[in-house]
Amino acid sequence: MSTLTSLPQWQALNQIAASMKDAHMRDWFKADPKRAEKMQLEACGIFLDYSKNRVNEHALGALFDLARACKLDDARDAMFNGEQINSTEGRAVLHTALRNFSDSPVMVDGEDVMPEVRATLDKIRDFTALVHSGEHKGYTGKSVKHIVAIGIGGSFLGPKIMTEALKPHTVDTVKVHFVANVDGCHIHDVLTKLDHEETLVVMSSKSFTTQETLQNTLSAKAWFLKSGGTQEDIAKHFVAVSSNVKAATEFGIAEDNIFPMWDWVGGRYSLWSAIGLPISLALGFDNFKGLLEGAFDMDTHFKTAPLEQNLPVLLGLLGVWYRNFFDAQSQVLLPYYHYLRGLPAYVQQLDMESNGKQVTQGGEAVDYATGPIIWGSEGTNGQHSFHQLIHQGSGVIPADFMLPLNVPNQDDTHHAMLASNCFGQAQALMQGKTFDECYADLEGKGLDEAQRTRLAAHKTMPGNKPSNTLMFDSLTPKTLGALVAMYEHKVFVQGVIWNLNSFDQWGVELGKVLGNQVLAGIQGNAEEESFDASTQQLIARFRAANAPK
Ligand SMILES: O=P(O)(O)OC[C@H]1O[C@H](O)[C@H](O)[C@@H](O)[C@@H]1O
Repeated sequence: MSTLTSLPQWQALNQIAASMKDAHMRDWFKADPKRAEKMQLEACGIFLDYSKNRVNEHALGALFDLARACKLDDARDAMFNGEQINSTEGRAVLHTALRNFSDSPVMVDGEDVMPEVRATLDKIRDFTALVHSGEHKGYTGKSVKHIVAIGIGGSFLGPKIMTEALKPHTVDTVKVHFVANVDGCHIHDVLTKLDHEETLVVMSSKSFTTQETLQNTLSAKAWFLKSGGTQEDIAKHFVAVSSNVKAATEFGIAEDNIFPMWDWVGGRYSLWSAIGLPISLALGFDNFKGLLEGAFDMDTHFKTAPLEQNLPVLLGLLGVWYRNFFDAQSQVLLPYYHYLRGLPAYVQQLDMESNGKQVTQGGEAVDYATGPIIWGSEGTNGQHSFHQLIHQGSGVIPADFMLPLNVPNQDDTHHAMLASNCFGQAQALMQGKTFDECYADLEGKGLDEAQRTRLAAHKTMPGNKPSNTLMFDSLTPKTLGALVAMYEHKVFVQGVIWNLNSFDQWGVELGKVLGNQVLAGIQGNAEEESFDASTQQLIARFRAANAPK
């Protein structure tokens, strides 16, 4: 047994979970009219109703005991204090420094990183102002109208999804286009619509080694040169964000055009760094800063609120409860707000890349489940497709519903309908519909006893399906920053309980290495025999289809 599963607090949770397997939430709501009032929390503009969870005070108390036994407080302080908690890469984890609006220094290897962080924010502010005012001109004297933001993974999802979520705040002077995939269709589709004289390319790659981003930038450069620009004109049209300044300058980006970031910022935690430059260009610097301020508020809440009133702690522990004691394989995110539709994909990278791990910090195999599958999409669309499985499928899929109380440019009927669907789904998941209720509904429908019984069984909704409902006044930059930081810290909490390194991602490496070897095979630069028979066959078919005609 691992240290975690042998903890008395873990075993207590096992027993509590077993004792409440048959308990139904609808009975709890009937028995305690104050349940909803008691099980709510509000912080940083986010209201959480967690009453529709399969927990009582006893279970919650045991979960907080587990957090204490796993020394969550110490782990949290170690992160904020810049200790090298990313132990496999020997790095501190300090995305929180990027949004530190306090006067406190943040030390890495004995040096305060805050002056550099502030200088980079100033550089983002000034560059954004130059572009928006039209003072930053292309090589023919035209101002910038289009930004092509190239990056992938954390250098794409954060900027794209935050920009999309804050669409009502978009500036009208420039339009930002995001390109991630190495699939040439995407960059081709974007570039063909643009005038190179009015286009600025922002290339974002922390490592400056990512194949997709390098290739897309090369293609953008080739397009620029083919359209009439020269090598000397590149400096006016290409900027980069990277922690690898050497590689960026070698690639041809002028040193002045490089926005720095640091190895203590993980890719999936980097939107708060200069990786967020496209957000600032799309929405204005003040809105980008608003995101950071909201995240800072959530950091302060996470650091100071008691465990029992701490949003990320509570959400993280509920996740552990379902993953480890109810065998929940996945967690669904359901934003009921069109502009926030990208959030499930954002949290998917954040959570699955952080906690998709199979060994503990010490390198021992875990004997308990770790990170769940994260998925979801905007409501109400999912109600007409995958919600069926959440309602009547055989497993438990905890859901996070999200709803802004106010939305821009919408008439009241649409918004009321949206809200009613959100609340109605959470209610249906919780209460379900019993066999007897379904059987009674079928009275007088001309069915015999056997038909009625059979049909009632199909219509029965078990209910007892857990969900959280998160609401906020309206999705401002600050609220969004707080919401995203809340999920970051939730993932952190779970990583601490599971004793994982949530900050490396070795699992993506092998695919990258093999992908490059296969590319050599496809391009005829590698021995066929060096590949397994299946890969050989796939390469051969590809080469045959692409042979010169
Ligand atoms: O910013 P880059 O160095 O180009 O990395 C982009 C992305 O690629 C990697 O494969 C990682 O899995 C991601 O965490 C990272 O965000």
